[in-house]
Amino acid sequence: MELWPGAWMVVLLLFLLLLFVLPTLWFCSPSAKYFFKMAFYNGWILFLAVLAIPVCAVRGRNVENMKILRLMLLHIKYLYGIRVEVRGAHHFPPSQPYVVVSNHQSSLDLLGMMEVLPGRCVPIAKRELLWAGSAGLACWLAGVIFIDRKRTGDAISVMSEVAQTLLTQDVRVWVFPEGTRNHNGSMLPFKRGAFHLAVQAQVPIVPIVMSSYQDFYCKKERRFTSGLLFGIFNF
Ligand SMILES: CCCCC/C=C\C/C=C\CCCCCCCC(=O)SCCNC(=O)CCNC(=O)[C@H](O)C(C)(C)COP(=O)(O)OP(=O)(O)OC[C@H]1O[C@@H](n2cnc3c(N)ncnc32)[C@H](O)[C@@H]1OP(=O)(O)O
Ligand SMILES: CCCCCCCC/C=C\CCCCCCCC(=O)OC[C@@H](O)COP(=O)(O)O
Repeated sequence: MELWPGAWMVVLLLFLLLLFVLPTLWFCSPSAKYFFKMAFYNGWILFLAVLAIPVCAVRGRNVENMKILRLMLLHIKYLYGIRVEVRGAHHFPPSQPYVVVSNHQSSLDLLGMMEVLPGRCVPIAKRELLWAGSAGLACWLAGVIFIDRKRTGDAISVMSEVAQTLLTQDVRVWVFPEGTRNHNGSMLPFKRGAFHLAVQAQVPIVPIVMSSYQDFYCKKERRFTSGLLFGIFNF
């Protein structure tokens, strides 16, 4: 099929437009910068997941695959100029199952989480994440535990099963007890699953707090700058 000669002109014009418009928006509009950065963040994770899937698939669904995801995600903080400072990591019990509880501000939590994620540790995630394309499949292969928040009974059954296997399979579980993202500077009342889990399995709870992102990131204001500190405290 022959392409209409004028079509090349249109393509060229569009290309030039993008070449000038995108950098102009990037430098002049903080909101546009926010959207580009978030779009790249999600897109990059989806792309990395495509690379991770065949490597993880060799083992099948296995918590050891989380090491692969972690290694593949660690560089993202450099792309975004985010310095992650970890304090008190020595408080992690050395070699036993436990439940990590942590605050949940945004999907950027993934960066802090990957920085300190202990070996054989799997997060509990909302079921919808399973359908997030390649990222969902990569999470499944790495043993992420999915729960349906709308069906409390089902979620409790899943967590009770986890309590039973925590000790036998020597795994740690990472729970965001607020149950959803919360970026308003305070913490939401905790859901109780993480605590039932720890009591049922008779394992310690390890609390982790990621400091507020307000200095460099605010979804409401569409603001996402870089170079600012992002601390993690474990006490
Ligand atoms: C290289 C490429 C990589 C690509 C891959 C990308 C990513 C990298 C990989 C991994 C990272 C993944 C990161 C994922 C992060 C995802 C974060 C989230 O999805 S957060 C949302 C999901 N999490 C949660 O919801 C937290 C857990 N929730 C709970 O624990 C809840 O308690 C609940 C079990 C869901 C129930 O919630 P509900 O709203 O009903 O409220 P309550 O807590 O008040 O509970 C009601 C009632 O039930 C009792 N209860 C609760 N749990 C139990 C239990 N286990 N056993 C017995 N009873 C239980 C509770 O006590 C209440 O009763 P009562 O009022 O009588 O006390
Ligand atoms: C073909 C389908 C393509 C779907 C594209 C989906 C894009 C998703 C891309 C990358 C995923 C990045 C992984 C981020 C992991 C963090 C997940 C997260 O933060 O989930 C939110 C959840 O805690 C709470 O949800 P709500 O605040 O209740 O809502």
